[in-house]
Amino acid sequence: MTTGARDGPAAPAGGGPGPAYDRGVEEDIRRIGIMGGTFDPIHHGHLVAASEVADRFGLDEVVFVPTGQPWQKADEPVSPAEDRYLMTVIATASNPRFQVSRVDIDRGGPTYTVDTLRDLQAEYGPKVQLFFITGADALERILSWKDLDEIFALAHFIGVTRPGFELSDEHLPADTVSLVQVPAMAISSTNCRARVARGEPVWYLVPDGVVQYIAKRRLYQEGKRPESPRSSA
Ligand SMILES: Nc1ncnc2c1ncn2[C@@H]1O[C@H](COP(=O)(O)OP(=O)(O)OP(=O)(O)O)[C@@H](O)[C@H]1O
Ligand SMILES: O=C(O)c1ccc[n+]([C@@H]2O[C@H](COP(=O)([O-])O)[C@@H](O)[C@H]2O)c1
Repeated sequence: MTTGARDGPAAPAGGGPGPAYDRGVEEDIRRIGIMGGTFDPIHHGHLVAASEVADRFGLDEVVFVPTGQPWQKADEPVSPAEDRYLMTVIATASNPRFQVSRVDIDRGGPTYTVDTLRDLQAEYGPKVQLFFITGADALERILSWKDLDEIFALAHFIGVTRPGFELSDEHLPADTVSLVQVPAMAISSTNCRARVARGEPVWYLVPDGVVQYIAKRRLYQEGKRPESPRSSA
């Protein structure tokens, strides 16, 4: 299957949450979406995906969780965590249902989603249901993630469409993942960084405040690696 919500009890029906997530059954259970990412920088593809899933699944909030050290990007230069965290705060500030968590940054070491989910479950307590939102490219590689069985026990996964990638759950156990079509945003952080390095605009690919933050901190400019904003403050 490549697009849309799949059949079965975990699928969101039409514009609302599916039968497995019927609010009438679990009135006091808060439904928390988690959008993990390197966010280097955060862009409108991330924000549209989170907004769309929040609407389709009736989520009470979506927590954006910038990675500490994304171990599968260990060969690539990644901007300081504080810059990525601050851009995520700026990008989400106007939406009262969007939050940002520092759990992955503050834990230190390589970031594993199993730790993210454990920490957020502990923080929010037992009366929550966690939904981890992931793009088609990340879902493709999910079998390589640490402690997969525990991850699937801690959260329901929601895979979203992304231009250039096929959205499929054929490699995954039944009822662990829902597939959702979101408005196509052919934007990647890689492309945003490349555009800035070439002196091209990223207006309207990322929120205005993020454009200004990138300029202020001189991120992504060829040959210049910024120090952490805390250490340089
Ligand atoms: N345009 C998009 N549409 C849908 N999902 C997206 C989009 N961009 C990123 N995602 C998803 O958001 C999550 C975090 O992505 P990430 O921060 O790595 O951004 P990215 O654009 O893929 O970055 P990079 O180009 O540096 O790899 C991942 O699950 C990814 O699949
Ligand atoms: O748990 C893992 O082993 C794991 C491996 C790769 C990626 N992830 C998570 O997937 C999310 C997207 O990661 P990335 O590298 O595409 O920005 C982010 O929350 C990562 O922590 C998690």
